Amino acid sequence: MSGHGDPIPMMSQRGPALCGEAHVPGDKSISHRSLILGAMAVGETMIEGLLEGQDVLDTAKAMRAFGAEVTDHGQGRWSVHGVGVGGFAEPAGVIDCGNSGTGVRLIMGAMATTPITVTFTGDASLCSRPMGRVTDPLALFGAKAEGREGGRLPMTITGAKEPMPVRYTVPVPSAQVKSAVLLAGLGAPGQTVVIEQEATRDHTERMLAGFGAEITVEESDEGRVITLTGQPELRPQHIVVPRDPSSAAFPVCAALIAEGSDVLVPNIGLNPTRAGLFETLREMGADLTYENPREEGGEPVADLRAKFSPDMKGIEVPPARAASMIDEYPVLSVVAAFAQGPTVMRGVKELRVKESDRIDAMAQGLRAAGVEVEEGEDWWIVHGRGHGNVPGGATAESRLDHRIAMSFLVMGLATTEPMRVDDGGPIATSFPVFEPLMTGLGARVARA
Ligand SMILES: O=C(O)C1=C[C@@H](OP(=O)(O)O)[C@@H](O)[C@H](O)C1
Ligand SMILES: C=C(OP(=O)(O)O)C(=O)O
Repeated sequence: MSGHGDPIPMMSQRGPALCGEAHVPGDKSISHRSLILGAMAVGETMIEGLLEGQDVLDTAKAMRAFGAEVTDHGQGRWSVHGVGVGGFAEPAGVIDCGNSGTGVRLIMGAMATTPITVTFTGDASLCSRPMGRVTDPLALFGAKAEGREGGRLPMTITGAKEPMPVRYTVPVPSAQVKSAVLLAGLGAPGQTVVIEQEATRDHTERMLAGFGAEITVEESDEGRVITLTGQPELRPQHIVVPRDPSSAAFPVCAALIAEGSDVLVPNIGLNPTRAGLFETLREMGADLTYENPREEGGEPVADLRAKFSPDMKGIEVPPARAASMIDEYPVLSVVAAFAQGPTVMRGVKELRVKESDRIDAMAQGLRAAGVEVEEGEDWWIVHGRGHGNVPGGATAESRLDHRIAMSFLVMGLATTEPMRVDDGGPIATSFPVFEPLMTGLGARVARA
């Protein structure tokens, strides 16, 4: 089982207004998919702006273990020489996906219709997350999985020798499950159909079309019906990875709560399946604008300008929006603490099976910092105290969860007393330049 080395305690405190430009790294979801689909194409895919976070580096390493040639050309430029659909070789060792749910679940899908046997593992966080949601549909293709009780890693999967195409309705709103089934469908003859009742991020569908697969999406009474024709020859692509809205969330939210701030976060992908946080913040009264809106590589993109917003109000976040901001609830709960009145978040059970139980991790840290939080299995309410009234002065546990660590460090920029996190190490999984980027804006964030 992999680990993260020694804990890196960190702290943050109030200081000068944040100002300047925050150039956040490439999108994590799109970076994983670029490497995996690049490895399944025939020929050389070029990727620009790849996120060089640990999660994505672990996926790059895995693609090499399956026989693809993956080369780092420096400054975010990478190439992948793919082996074609069905061309994965059996890796010599265990595939260690570290902290990454996206990495392990998508790779399981990508190998499940090739007759090879692969053992997967990860860190303590990943080994506690449910994998049955992926191995159940992969079994319908003919893949066999053996793991720990409850469908946990480490787990060994033997891919189907004669895969069957599948029709599958995803039982939880999960882009990882949807994507695993679609990637497995690439190796099966005929049409694989995936139905999702709630729309989740659609990067896999968009990218499969870009690589030349035959894929259609229809809205029906059942939900979004995605039909993929298997066994295509995928054509290599030139991919420019947009900047990650989930990383942009941190400097944006910091600027909203830190007195006097005015921060520009340029070139952020605003795919509607990802942009729910920004919509929510605007409904709360945040001074957040989209400048220079445009299309790039088929995706809506804008420069986000966030200014200090002392008069935000708590709102009820529409549950239908949950999938489009699922990774942003931790940092939203921090902003909610500085708003007036309650922010109600419902339909968010999935937060309990991320890198940590994110409702519990945030509720405990917020309470320790003087903020009242109520919670149930699939909902929570943060009772905002208003700007200038949030005590802080607590040490929060990051629980091997990058988003928890970054959220509490953002919080400390506006609490009366500093905030500390016991381990900032996990931040490197998704946002390795978080600390210099934030200090570059003037934020007092440091190793403690
Ligand atoms: O497909 C993806 O790239 C992701 C899907 C989401 O997970 P679920 O599919 O578990 O909702 C999200 O939380 C994760 O950070 C990235
Ligand atoms: C949930 C996340 O990632 P993953 O599921 O890939 O570990 C995340 O980045 O917030």
